[in-house]
Amino acid sequence: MPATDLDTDLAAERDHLAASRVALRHMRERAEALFATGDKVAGDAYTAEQLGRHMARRVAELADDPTTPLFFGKLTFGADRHHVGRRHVTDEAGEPMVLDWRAPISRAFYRASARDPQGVTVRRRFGFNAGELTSFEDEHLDRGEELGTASRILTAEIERPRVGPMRDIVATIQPEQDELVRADLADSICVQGAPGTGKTAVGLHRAAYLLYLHRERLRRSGVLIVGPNRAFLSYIAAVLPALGEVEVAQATVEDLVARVPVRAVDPPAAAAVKHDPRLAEVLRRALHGYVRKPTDPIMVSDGSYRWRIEPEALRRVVDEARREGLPYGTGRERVRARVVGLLQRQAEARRAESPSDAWLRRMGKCKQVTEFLDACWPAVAPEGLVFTLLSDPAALTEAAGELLTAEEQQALLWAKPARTTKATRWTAADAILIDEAAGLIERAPGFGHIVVDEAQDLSPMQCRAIARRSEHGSVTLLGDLAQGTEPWAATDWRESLAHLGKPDAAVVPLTIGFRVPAAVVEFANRLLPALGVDVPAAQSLRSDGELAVRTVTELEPATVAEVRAALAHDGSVAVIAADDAVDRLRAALAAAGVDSATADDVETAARVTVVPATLVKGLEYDHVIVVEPARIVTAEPRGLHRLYVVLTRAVSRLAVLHTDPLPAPLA
Ligand SMILES: Nc1ncnc2c1ncn2[C@@H]1O[C@H](COP(=O)(O)OP(=O)(O)OP(=O)(O)O)[C@@H](O)[C@H]1O
Repeated sequence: MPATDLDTDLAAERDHLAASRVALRHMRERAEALFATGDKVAGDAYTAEQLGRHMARRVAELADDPTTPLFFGKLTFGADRHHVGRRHVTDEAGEPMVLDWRAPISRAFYRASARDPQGVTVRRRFGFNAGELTSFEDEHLDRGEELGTASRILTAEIERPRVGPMRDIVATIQPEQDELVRADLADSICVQGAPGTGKTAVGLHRAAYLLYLHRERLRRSGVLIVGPNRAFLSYIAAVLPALGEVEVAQATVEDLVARVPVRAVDPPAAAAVKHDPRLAEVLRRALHGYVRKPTDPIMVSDGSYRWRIEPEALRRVVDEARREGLPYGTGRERVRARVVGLLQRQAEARRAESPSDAWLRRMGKCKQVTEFLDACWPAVAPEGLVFTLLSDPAALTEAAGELLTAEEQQALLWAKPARTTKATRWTAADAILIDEAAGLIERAPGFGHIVVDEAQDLSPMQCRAIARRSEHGSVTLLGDLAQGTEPWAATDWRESLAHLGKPDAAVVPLTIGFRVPAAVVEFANRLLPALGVDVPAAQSLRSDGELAVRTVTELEPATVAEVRAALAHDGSVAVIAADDAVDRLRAALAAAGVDSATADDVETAARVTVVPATLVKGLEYDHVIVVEPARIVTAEPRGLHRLYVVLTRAVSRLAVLHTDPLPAPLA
């Protein structure tokens, strides 16, 4: 195309961008005006509140961020042209100016190829700089032109120096990623991908896509993102709002099961047993052990009448409720209702009329019926159930019998139990057990869809906690078996999926690496044979990047010098070290006048972050300085896996500083 045509085209696209921004502003103004008058229009307080919430969300969705482009692509289908962007923008007449990337037509932007153009004659991608449209790149699919991963705009996006929190990838979602993003709501999927293959990005975009397609249904049931820790959740927090989705819940598994405060830490042997799926059965047996065979009749005096239910009839009621397999608490209410039913029948036979509702309620609550229930189907609190098992050897053996060995039972028992459940210092694993118990007693409402990131680290019992919340919904499981650092980390996705209640979900690999440069990947991959997992190798899209491995005499001064050198480049800098070395390194940087932040402070102005190795999962930094890898490895049982995570955080440059010899697989 001659330069002048290019210029005219660029000018026309800029005009369209400016007009779209104006149109979006008008959409927002209309929404705000409606928001302001909403309470006057709505009939009652409830409707007004609903409408108010809806409008507030609508206004928030229509916010325009001047630094992110409103559209990033254009599809030409013969004479038809559509700009593709983060959300729909329509003009005053309701004509589309920008199509939402999730709309069915937009799909071709991600999937069309020279071999299968899907009606697209030209696909155009736009280059932006600080919200300014600066360039574009055309593929004439009708003439067999296709850039694929050679796209200059894709390369620039991938190689862009990283700063601050994670950003969306709508402009450059790749076909293999798009297939996962747009999978049906009913489909549960498990994505196995090496570091930096875009698993987190895919999960977040999938959440946004599902919300777009099933807005009403998912607004009622909810969409939940589960991540490994607070630092990770704050790192990803801005992505969904940037895609116009402001109502997605984010939590760690610990948040989900936070029925009791966690104030203690388990010894490894106790934690290992508590995370074992056999504990689910132990809890179930312990709970149903509370149900007793009725031996005494119920006798109720009611004015001039006396009612009597024989033990035999009561036994039938209890047995029947047992067989129904209801949650324990529901079972108790079922027994109560049936006992009242038996009383009602006697009353009807004797008085030849149906007793009133008030009578039925009175019978249900009367002392004799309650005493019978308390003896034969007592109310049980989840904390109480777990407390008894962990403090009473006889109760534990009765429930765990042949399921747990004597040593395992010993590991579970408290040396010195607290006097009450309230005074107990619970651990994180106890909270999971209490949640399991609560799930046995009462079914809680679940989510329509749950995205679980870093899922390789979930124990079977944690998977079950998520399964309880997605019984009628679907899940997207994201992870990398090579990055499993917990003692109970998954080694086979099929097992995790079974514990999640989705045994038939497809396991799909992602293999193109967008983060880590090839030289760094190659270095980190030396660890893979020692990690004991079978995962497909990834191929880095990045041939740039730098790797430096330096033997130094003193770690702190060497780190300060390395940080200073890194600050000469654009982008974020992270110093990653074994957890117990972090304070010293921060102090050394501070003494040298270098400002540094902590990992959960994503809004910080400091360009340097000092991160303990155990907190860096899922995060990325432009320039990573790893201090003393041998100490990271010896700090924990799965230290080599941890080191693999640590070495794969770098976007542009990785420096490794060590005084001790490198861990064997790296040397
Ligand atoms: N299609 C894409 N276009 C541009 N950038 C992408 C694309 N896919 C992923 N990325 C970028 O690659 C980086 C890594 O992505 P992400 O964090 O989702 O990977 P991950 O597989 O979850 O990694 P980890 O296993 O380390 O948690 C991010 O900066 C992300 O924005």
